Amino acid sequence: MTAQILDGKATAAAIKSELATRVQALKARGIAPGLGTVLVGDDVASHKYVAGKHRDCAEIGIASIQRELPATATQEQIEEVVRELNDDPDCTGYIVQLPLPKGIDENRILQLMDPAKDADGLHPANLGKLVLNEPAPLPCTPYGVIRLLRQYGVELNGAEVVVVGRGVTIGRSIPLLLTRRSENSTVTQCHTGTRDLSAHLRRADIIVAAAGVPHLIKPEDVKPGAAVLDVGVSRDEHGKIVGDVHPGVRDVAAWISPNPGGVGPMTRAMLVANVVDAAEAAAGVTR
Ligand SMILES: Nc1nc(=O)c2c([nH]1)NC[C@@H]1CN(c3ccc(C(=O)N[C@@H](CCC(=O)O)C(=O)O)cc3)C=[N+]21
Repeated sequence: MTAQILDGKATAAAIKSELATRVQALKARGIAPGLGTVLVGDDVASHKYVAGKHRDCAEIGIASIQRELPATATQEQIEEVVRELNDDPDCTGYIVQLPLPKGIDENRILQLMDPAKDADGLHPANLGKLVLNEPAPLPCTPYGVIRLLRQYGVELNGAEVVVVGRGVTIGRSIPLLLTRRSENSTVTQCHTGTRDLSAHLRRADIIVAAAGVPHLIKPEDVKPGAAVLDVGVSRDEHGKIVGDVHPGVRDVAAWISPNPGGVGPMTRAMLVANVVDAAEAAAGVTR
């Protein structure tokens, strides 16, 4: 079997084209959504990701506000920029690109954000709402994974999903989405403390690999017919992306998300979706 590709690039393009129509409708009513980004330091990958987010904004017709600080920026300086964006009426949603340089208290920064402008869905109040089943902006990568699976008709209801990784942006938050009644999956969360990862992987209908360990998921650990989502981003010595999924998994799985071209573009599409959703909600648009 050769796996069908879960094409995140194409799916994201379709989502963005629908968002562009909704932005036109908002603009006709005098409402202009704007996405802010806060980027600290000179990490090459972070700069690339943020540039992609601004390209997406241009594509769907929303304004973008870029704030950059040097790697030497202090906690206070970053917090000042966050306060400015909270108060800026042109900025209807924003993100603070993670990770922040060593010594900066990320959680304190996230807590300072106006939760109504949290485009990443990572503010503690919004993560809390997710636990409480209240409407909230959804974390972009988990949301992107679910939209991608739905696009290709992968059954979530009753599925055995194994998530590998416990980072905040995906590992810890995706089980909250997958176990909602609307998804209704059964989730096992694995991490570096898991005793027998292979045993869990072999039972999975869906694997979400977000460990950041190159080629961690091997073909012999994948059940034939499973769906495998490659969320991990490592880089080889040439700076090329290496995912968490071994290329041989293509011969075993029924669906596989490429990396790049899979979950990355979906994450960005969900970010702009959160901004448009929030602008519509603020304007009282019902969908
Ligand atoms: N506050 C915050 N929010 C984030 O959403 C966030 C973050 N911090 N920190 C880092 C991670 C990583 N991330 C990616 C987004 C897009 C691609 C993406 O579009 N990748 C392209 C390839 C890009 C390339 O070639 O480097 C692809 O997969 O096709 C990748 C990774 C968002 N993150």
